[in-house]
Amino acid sequence: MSGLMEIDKAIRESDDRWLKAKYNRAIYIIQRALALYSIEEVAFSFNGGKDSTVLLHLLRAGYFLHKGEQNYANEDPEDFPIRTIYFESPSAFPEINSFTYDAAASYGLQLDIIRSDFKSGLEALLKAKPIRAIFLGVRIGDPTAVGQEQFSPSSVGWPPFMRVNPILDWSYRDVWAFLLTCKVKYCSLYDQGYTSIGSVHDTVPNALLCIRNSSSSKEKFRPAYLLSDGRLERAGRINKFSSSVCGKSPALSNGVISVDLHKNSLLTASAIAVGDEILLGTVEDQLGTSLRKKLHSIGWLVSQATVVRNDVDSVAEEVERKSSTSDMVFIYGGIGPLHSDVTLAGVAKAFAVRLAPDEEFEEYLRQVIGDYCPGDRNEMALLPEGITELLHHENLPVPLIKCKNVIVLTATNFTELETQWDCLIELTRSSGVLAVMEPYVSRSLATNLSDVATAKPLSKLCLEFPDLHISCYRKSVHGPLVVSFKGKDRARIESAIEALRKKFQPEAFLEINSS
Ligand SMILES: Cc1cc2nc3c(=O)[nH]c(=O)nc-3n(C[C@H](O)[C@H](O)[C@H](O)COP(=O)(O)O)c2cc1C
Ligand SMILES: Nc1ncnc2c1ncn2[C@@H]1O[C@H](COP(=O)(O)OP(=O)(O)OP(=O)(O)O)[C@@H](O)[C@H]1O
Ligand SMILES: [Mg+2]
Repeated sequence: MSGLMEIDKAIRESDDRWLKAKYNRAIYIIQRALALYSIEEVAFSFNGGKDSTVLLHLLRAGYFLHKGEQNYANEDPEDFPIRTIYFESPSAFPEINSFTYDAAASYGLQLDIIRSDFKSGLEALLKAKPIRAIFLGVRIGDPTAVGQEQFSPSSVGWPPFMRVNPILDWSYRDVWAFLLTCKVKYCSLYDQGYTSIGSVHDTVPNALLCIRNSSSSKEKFRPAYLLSDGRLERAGRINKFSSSVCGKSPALSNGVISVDLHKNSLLTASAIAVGDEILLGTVEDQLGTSLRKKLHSIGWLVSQATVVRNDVDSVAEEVERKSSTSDMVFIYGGIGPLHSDVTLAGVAKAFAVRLAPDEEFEEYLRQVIGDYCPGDRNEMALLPEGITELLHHENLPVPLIKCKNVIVLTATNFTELETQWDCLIELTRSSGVLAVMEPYVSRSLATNLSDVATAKPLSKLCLEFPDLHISCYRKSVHGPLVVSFKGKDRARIESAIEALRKKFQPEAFLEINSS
């Protein structure tokens, strides 16, 4: 049997449903690319890394299947005519270099070695050869994947070609499941604890795979495939992309407000409830009231609270508006796997990014809801790409989601909100998610005077104390009128109350409660 067939056979015989689905999708992309471009017009960018090793074998299988469809006769079954390009750098690991050369020899790759940088190398290559599409082993989660699709034209400023990313949606787990199921060779560094490989200057073994051995001073590492959390794949990359469990990329610090106790500055929050049932009046928005009280208790001004429909565009429009006018937006409702759960899609749309699978989040969901999910991926683990930060707390079974200055609360009742809020406040102390501000002071007075008698003096009072919130309301038409004063400066509130009393009989206003 042809070596090219073995990959396809190994996957078809495996009982890994998820891997099969990923494989089929990748093969589909490869076959469509080969149908679109002639074999001289495509190239494979290979660097000996695990992702490009997966792609090598997928391309071999995909090419074999494509050739079968084309009914080519009398061709060497081991023939692999796709031009393969390797950008060799002096700072590459020798193990990577030798694996790349060995793989080229074993699989009959026509290797073009390019020793200049990516851009000028590609410019020269595209001048010399009729290449129009290049296969890459880029995966979502890689810093360079943001905004890319399976077929993405090269960026502005780069020579024009199509980037074809057949394994864009593969996770760390999928990569290792494939390499181990197909029993193919991979670079030896991955057996020494390296989980993602850059240059010798920025790559070390992944500390999470370290085997502590007190009897020997030499550190040993487990193989890369034993890293159970794909989220920590880049923990061995030093400078640029070093990532921790909490922060995924430097851009994620957007919208984080410092922990300092802001004395006099004003921070505003908006709350968005997502739910047709709230708009229809069938369900009460209990969370809204409680959330606003909580925000108020930490000195935030809630500038707006809205309810929107379970509709991507309605959510997106509201999030876009509120995130640009408030310091922080809280959104709740519409989270989950149901057709009406569109909140995250709306948040993604508001920031013009797509929803992408998040391995870290998926792992948490798996621990809570188990492995069961009807499709080949957990739709609930799709999060806005490149802008999502997961907020972890030991009391939360699943972390909270923060996208720029939008916090997505998954609470559905009062008790759950209490828990999530307490965690947010604790996180504030450790990592500054929300700023705790000088709290508001509030005092309320009641009077039996009529509205007509109080209206003018009260509106004058508001002009005299523009820094305070002075509000009036009645619990019933004939009951007393309540005047409430809110502000951050107790002395100012006292002056305002004194000024109010001076305008009427001293006993006309009685204090009812204060905080
Ligand atoms: C074949 C190929 C095509 C690339 N096309 C683009 C591109 O269109 N736009 C771009 O910004 N970078 C492009 N890059 C560069 C990569 O996005 C990225 O900068 C590089 O792989 C990062 O490698 P590093 O981690 O070693 O810096 C390309 C790289 C290769 C190998
Ligand atoms: N020096 C290079 N020469 C050719 N292609 C490259 C080079 N560097 C990156 N690429 C392309 O970019 C893809 C993504 O690189 P990336 O480093 O994320 O993955 P990898 O090297 O295959 O695996 P790992 O994540 O373990 O390092 C590669 O699969 C390859 O297609
Ligand atoms: Mg690499």
